Amino acid sequence: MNETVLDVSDLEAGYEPGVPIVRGASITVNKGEIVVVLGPNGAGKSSLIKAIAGLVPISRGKVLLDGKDITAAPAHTMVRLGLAFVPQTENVFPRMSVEDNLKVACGILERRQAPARIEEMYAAFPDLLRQRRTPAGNLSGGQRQMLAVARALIVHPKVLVLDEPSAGLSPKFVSMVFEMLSDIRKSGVTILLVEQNAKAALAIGDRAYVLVEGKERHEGAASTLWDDPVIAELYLGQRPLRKDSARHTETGGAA
Ligand SMILES: Nc1ncnc2c1ncn2[C@@H]1O[C@H](COP(=O)(O)OP(=O)(O)OP(=O)(O)O)[C@@H](O)[C@H]1O
Repeated sequence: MNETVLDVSDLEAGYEPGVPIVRGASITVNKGEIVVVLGPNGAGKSSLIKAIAGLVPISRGKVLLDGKDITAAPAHTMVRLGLAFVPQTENVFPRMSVEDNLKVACGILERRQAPARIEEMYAAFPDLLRQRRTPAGNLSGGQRQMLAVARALIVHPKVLVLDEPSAGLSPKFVSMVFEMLSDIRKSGVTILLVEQNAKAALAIGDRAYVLVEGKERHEGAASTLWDDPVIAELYLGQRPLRKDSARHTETGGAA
């Protein structure tokens, strides 16, 4: 049986009281899976994972991590609870060296564990070893995301949550980031991912949800979802619309 790591049920969240952006969303992430959240622009994908990570106020629903209720726990406590969130931007300290970024990220580990854990990150991400003295702000976009992910992984989170890790990267670095996530998953890490780059995300994902107007509308195996013509046309923006489904664009808000 699948072991559920993250269980989000009927979540309502938003930035202002009475104006929900996430409207009753329910998703689960099982141990060892990559789960992708897709959907049109403005559907509330980032808001959903930020709410899960304690960064957007929650007005209803529950977030369970390994069965423990972490609903609306303050963001700074999430790492200790086992949830590591990698924001889309500003996810490293640009003036600090790569190594100092990793040292700071070891915060919740016992002090004596930190050096070995940093070496493990260097073994997993040799680019970071080569650049250990480089200020993070001087790294390429792809390497910066690598550092952000290494910082999140260093404390052995139960789930790694990423907000559009490929955003703003050139195609070469997009591939690098998705390969990296696939490798991380192979090492047993559970991943929840929001992505605009639907095709690449579905290629590495196990399951996916399509979020529309703050609520999941479709859920399925990542491969199946990509093969569903209506889903692809409406929400993934990858295939030309057929005439008989053009009416969907009026309500579907294709990306
Ligand atoms: N900090 C904020 N304060 C107020 N409203 C916000 C804030 N961030 C996002 N929103 C609003 O929430 C809605 C959903 O935004 P969100 O970024 O969650 O969607 P998304 O599905 O991730 O979109 P995209 O794919 O374009 O990034 C939008 O209407 C947006 O304007």
